[in-house]
Amino acid sequence: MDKENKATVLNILIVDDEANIRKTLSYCLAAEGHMVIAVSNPEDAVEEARRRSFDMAFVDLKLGDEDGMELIPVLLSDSSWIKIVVITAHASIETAVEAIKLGAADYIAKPFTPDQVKLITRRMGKIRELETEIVSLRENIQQIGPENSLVTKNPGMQRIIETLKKAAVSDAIILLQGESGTGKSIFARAVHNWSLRAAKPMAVVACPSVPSELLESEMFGHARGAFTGAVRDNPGRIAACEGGTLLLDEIGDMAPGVQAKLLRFIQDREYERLGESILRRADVRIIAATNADLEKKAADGSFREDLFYRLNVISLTIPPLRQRPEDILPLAEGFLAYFSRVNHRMPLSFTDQTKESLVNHSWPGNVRELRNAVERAVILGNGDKISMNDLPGNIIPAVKTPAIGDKVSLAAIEELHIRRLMASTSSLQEAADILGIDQTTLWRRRKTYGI
Ligand SMILES: Nc1ncnc2c1ncn2[C@@H]1O[C@H](COP(=O)(O)OP(=O)(O)OP(=O)(O)O)[C@@H](O)[C@H]1O
Repeated sequence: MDKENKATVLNILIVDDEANIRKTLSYCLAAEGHMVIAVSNPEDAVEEARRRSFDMAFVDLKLGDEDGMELIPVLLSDSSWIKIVVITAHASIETAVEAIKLGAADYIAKPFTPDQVKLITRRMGKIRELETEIVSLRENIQQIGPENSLVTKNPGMQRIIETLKKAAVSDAIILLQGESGTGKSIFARAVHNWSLRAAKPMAVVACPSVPSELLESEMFGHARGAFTGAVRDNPGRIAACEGGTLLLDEIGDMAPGVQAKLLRFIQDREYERLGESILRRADVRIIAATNADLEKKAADGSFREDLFYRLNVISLTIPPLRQRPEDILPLAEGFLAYFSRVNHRMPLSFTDQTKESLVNHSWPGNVRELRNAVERAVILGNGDKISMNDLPGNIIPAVKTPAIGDKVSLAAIEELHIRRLMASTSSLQEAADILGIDQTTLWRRRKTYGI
């Protein structure tokens, strides 16, 4: 089946008191690859809807003595995204209109054919797909900026990217550690995009930016009246990214109460909204990021040890920019091209001295600092070259580089030679070959000079 005609796999709830209809509908929908749960009464329907996240529901309006119409607002208040198709025995326009006024998406009249069911389900699937895409695009809009460059010449970074690509296709939790500004959220997004969940939404919850009660409500949702100001139900980010990925940024700062709830969610995939005691389930992949030493925090008791072990399945540390100097210029050139474009400037370039100073700077704020420095230079600079005057004052002009025969130590010449060579070669092996040494010796020299 080509991509256009391929039906989105949906979680579908069937509510009908007639066993025959439940069986036929289940058979027809399962044959299309959907996940189906069928129940015979409103009580079981509510119970199921609270335990799982459904994309769509077929609801019979006559459920024995009970009225399926009353189920519509209840299902919608739990899952505002659910597409409800009501089943009416005799196609009556009045009841269909009433159901749609209550929020149903469509109706189907008994007796119906499998083709009618397939058609309506595909249409609902398309709408769910578009809605999911909108959520993802909204998240992406906040990220709009220079193209993220995941191309790196640094062997350590190359290994990290390889590991992330392999891990992406599993559902394993990934813990990204590293100094602030190293690009942890960029890598988390890349993992989501490489994963089988890429078509589902990704959400980000920044743990330190909100107080503990709000963080709990943001993640797990709340019931109306759960706290002052909770004027309506909120399904929470976990429910909103069902089937997708949730990035928990700065997890080291998460309050202990929220840590306990997260641990339970990781273990059982179950959670409760704030101010409610209904157990809910969700299928969400967790990526956690932190610039704190989580192991140390777990050891000194400021982070739950059991949660740390749960998170520490695939743990990677993104190296600071100063430990991957070969990436500085390619990243800077990428930012320069982007900011020249968005600021309507002619294509700009760096002077040789600027390039050298960029490579020599220690970048305590990592890629974020580099990006900000280049943006500032593009806005403030004149002419078609970015000079030292356009860079922030803490970036020291590179001193005149030593030349062969100058009164300098051999080490100074060696360090400079290795740095330059590494910036212009595409692999460690190539650099080692040109230098006429093996990779281990090159590694030792890099360690000595902090390259
Ligand atoms: N490989 C990259 N390519 C392009 N931009 C990058 C790259 N890595 C990081 N950046 C940019 O650097 C900035 C910081 O990145 P990001 O927010 O991912 O870092 P972080 O490690 O999550 O930081 P923090 O710990 O402060 O949340 C962002 O503006 C991001 O766009």
